Amino acid sequence: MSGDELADALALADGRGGTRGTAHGDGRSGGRGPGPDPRESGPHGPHGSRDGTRHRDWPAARAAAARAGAGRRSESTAVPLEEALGHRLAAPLTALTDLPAFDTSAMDGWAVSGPGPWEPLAPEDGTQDGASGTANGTAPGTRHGILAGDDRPAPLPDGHAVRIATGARIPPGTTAVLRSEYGEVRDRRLRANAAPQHGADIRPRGQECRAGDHLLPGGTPVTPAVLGLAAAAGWDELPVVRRPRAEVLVLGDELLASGLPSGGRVRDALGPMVGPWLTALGAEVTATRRLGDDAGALYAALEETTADLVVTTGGTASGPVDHVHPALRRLGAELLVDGVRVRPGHPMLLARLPSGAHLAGLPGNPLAAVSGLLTLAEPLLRAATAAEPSAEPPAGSPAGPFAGSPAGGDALPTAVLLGEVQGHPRDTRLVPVVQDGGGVRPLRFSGPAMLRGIAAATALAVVPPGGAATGAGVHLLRLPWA
Ligand SMILES: Nc1nc2c(c(=O)[nH]1)N[C@H]1C(S)=C(S)[C@@H](COP(=O)(O)OP(=O)(O)OC[C@H]3O[C@@H](n4cnc5c(N)ncnc54)[C@H](O)[C@@H]3O)O[C@H]1N2
Ligand code: MOO
Repeated sequence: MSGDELADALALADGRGGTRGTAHGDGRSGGRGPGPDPRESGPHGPHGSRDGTRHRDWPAARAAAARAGAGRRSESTAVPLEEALGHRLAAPLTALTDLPAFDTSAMDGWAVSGPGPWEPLAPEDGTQDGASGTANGTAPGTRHGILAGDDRPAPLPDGHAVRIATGARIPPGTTAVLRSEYGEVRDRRLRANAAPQHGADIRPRGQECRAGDHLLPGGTPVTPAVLGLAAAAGWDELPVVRRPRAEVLVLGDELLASGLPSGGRVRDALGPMVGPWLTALGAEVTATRRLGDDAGALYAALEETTADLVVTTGGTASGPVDHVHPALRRLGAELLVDGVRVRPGHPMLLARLPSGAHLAGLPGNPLAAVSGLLTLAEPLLRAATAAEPSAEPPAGSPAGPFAGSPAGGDALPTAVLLGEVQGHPRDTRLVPVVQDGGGVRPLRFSGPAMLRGIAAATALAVVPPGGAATGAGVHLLRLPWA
C-alpha cells in the first residue's frame, strides 16, 4: 500500500472521510436513530457511538460471534458420500473395517515363501499357459498369478513363488514379496538379485487402522480426501452437521447489477462476493437479494426470514439512508456486537433477531465487508457447524507456530511479515497479505473501498494496534480457498 493509500485508509477508518464523500453521518456522538432504546441505553445513545466507546475489541467481537454460533449449533443429518463435500463431520469418523482389510502386496512381483531360489507356480515369461496349482482354494498359478480382487488364494508352499499384483491378497505362507524388477526366472527357478527381507513389500492387515479406530474428529470439514478415506473405511453415508441457511441482503440504491459505473452509481461488488464467500465458510446460501435503500423492504425481509444467518451489506453507518440500525430497533433485535475496534470495517455489527436468527451487518465499503465476514460470520458459522464438543483434540491440532491466538479462543496460524505494516493507534488492522516463501508480504491496494489487494491475497494479517515491523510474527486469517 502506498503512503497515500494508507493515509486514505486510516482517514476513512477514522471517519475523517479520506477521498470518500460525506453523505454518511455528521460525526457526532450517538444519534444513529430516532428514539433511544431502553435496552441499549448508555452515554452514547442507543446504538453505538462515533468515538467507539461501545465498540468491542476485535478478539472480543470474534468470541461473541463464536458464542452466538455455538448457541445455535446445527443438528446433524446423514447424507450420501456424494453430497457430503463441504459439510463438517457431526461425529468422529471411525473405521468400519481394518485397513488394509487383508494382507496385501505393495508391489507387482512374486509372493515368495522361504529363502530363494524359488520354484515359480505360474508360467513365466509368457512362454507357457496354464497353472501349476496347489492343493486348496484358488490356484495361485493362474495365467497372471494373483490379481487384486482375487478371493482367498491357496497357501504358498515353502520354496515356491507365485506372480502377484499390487493390491492382491497375500497367500498364506508368504514370507515376502519380491518386486518384479528384483527377480529373474531362469531354468524354471526364480532368483533374487538381493534377498528380500522378511515381510518386504507386504502391507499387513490393519497397518493403517483397525475397525473401530477414530480416523478423524467430529467437526472436521469433509474435503475430497476425507471422502476418499470415508469410502475406503466402509462408509456409504456420513453424519454431517446441517449447513446453516444464510440469506444475503445487499443494500444501496447506488448499486448497479451490470455494466459500467455511470451517473454516480457503482457496480455491486458485494452481491457476487458475499454469497459464495459464505458458502466457502460452510453456509447454505438460500438467496442474495438487492433491496436498494428501501427501509420497509429491509424490515419485511428481516421479519420474514427463515435463514439462520442474515448478512446485510451497507447501511451500517449513520447516514440518512443507513437503515440497518433502525430496522433492528424496530424489530426489537438484540445487538450483540455494535461496532468493532478493527480497520477496515469498524461499523460492523451482530444482532439476534426475535426469530432467533442472527444478523451480521457488514459495512458497505467492500474490504470492510470482507473484514466483517471474517470477524463475525466466520466464527459464528464455524461454531454453528462444529460437532458436539469432545475431549479429543482436533486433527492437526495447533502446536508450535499455531499455538496461542488473540482471536477469541480460536487458534490462528502465524507467519512472519516480510514488510512493515503501519498500524492504527488503537484498533486492530486486517491487511491482505500473500504467502511468499516462509513469510507473508503485505499487498498494496488494501484501502477499505478496494478489492484489488484481497483478490490477490492468501490471507489477512492481523496487525495489532501500533503496527508490526518487518520480521514480526502476525496471526493470519486464512482465506477459505487459499
Ligand atoms: N460520519 C461517518 N461516516 C462514516 C463512518 C464513520 O465512522 N463516520 N464510517 C465509514 C466507514 S469506516 C464505512 S466502512 C462506511 C460504512 O458505511 P455503510 O455500512 O453504511 O455503507 P454504505 O454507506 O451503504 O456504503 C459505504 C460505501 O460502500 C459502497 N458500497 C456499499 N455497498 C456496496 C456494494 N454492494 N458494492 C460496492 N460498493 C458498495 C457505497 O457505495 C459507499 O461508497 O461508512 C463510512 N462513513
Ligand atoms: O473504513 Mo470502513 O473501516 O471501510 O469500515
